[in-house]
Amino acid sequence: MLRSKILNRIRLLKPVIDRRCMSSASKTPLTLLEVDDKSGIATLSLNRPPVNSLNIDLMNSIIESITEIEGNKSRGLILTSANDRVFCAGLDLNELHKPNQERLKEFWAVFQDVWLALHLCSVPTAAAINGHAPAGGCLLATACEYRVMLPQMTIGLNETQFGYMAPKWVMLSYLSVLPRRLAERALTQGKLFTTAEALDVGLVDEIAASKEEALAKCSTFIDSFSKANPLARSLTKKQIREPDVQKLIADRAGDLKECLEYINSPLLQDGLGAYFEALKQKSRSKAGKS
Ligand SMILES: CCCC/C=C/CC(=O)SCCNC(=O)CCNC(=O)[C@H](O)C(C)(C)COP(=O)(O)OP(=O)(O)OC[C@H]1O[C@@H](n2cnc3c(N)ncnc32)[C@H](O)[C@@H]1OP(=O)(O)O
Repeated sequence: MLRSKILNRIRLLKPVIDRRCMSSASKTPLTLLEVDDKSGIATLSLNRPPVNSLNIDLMNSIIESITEIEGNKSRGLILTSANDRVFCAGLDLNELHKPNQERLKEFWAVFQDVWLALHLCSVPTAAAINGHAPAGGCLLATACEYRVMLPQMTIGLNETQFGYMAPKWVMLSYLSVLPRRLAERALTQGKLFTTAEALDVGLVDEIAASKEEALAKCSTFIDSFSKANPLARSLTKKQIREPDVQKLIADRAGDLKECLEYINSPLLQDGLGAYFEALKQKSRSKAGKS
């Protein structure tokens, strides 16, 4: 008993570098979790090269990290990227293009789970957006309570640009940070906002000149709750977010069915194939391989 208390105490005091869900190819950790021993704030870094695209393993690793942060009494969570150009490129297109049907079902369920875990995280959450954050990357950031972004990056739910309609609950994340009229226009245009535009419309809360500054600003936001009772704060957050969350929870199976039909439709698969090929071609040209 005493031993486990001491071990828990050591765990709380020492910075934790956690290595779970490894990338199967390289055996590198897909997320890095570090708890600052002085501030008690946990920093969760996405670490799936080249662009932190969300596959099943990365999303599971995020969920496990959130569960751990809630369990180890961290005072807050900062979500960021280990990559200095890309925060998160959104869903892994390899999971969506010509998918294995059983895997696609699991993938979509984990995608729902990661949004729920982040959206309902009991501690204060902030995103230090140190790179581009299109589509699912923007979704992760908007599920957090506060956003600080580096200059000359882009962020937005740009799904319509590559032929997708964002699911209803994904749209709700946008509606929680943008006025309805603006959200509707941005969603239908598939607009990617530059950092300056995102600040202007309120999609992000602050701009920082460097990652260190972004992390510091996120910490300041988390510190702003120091006088609030943590349980009362967390219950208040859950209460405010409840209606959005219920819209997904009440019909997870319906959302899954709708999205699978949509993803499997030949029109969407053709559009996605062309989009993905163009992306790969751009990458090859950049590397001088074409
Ligand atoms: C019901 C339907 C569901 C609707 C919901 C959809 C939500 C989504 O999130 S769908 C995913 C949408 N994401 C995107 O459209 C982002 C596409 N990527 C980019 O715009 C850029 O890659 C970037 C701005 C994020 C980064 O640019 P950068 O120049 O640094 O890197 P690249 O050379 O473009 O890419 C490097 C490498 O990564 C591959 N890649 C990029 N994005 C994805 C992705 N989302 N999934 C899988 N792979 C991706 C890209 O092909 C390059 O790989 P190769 O070098 O092997 O070709």
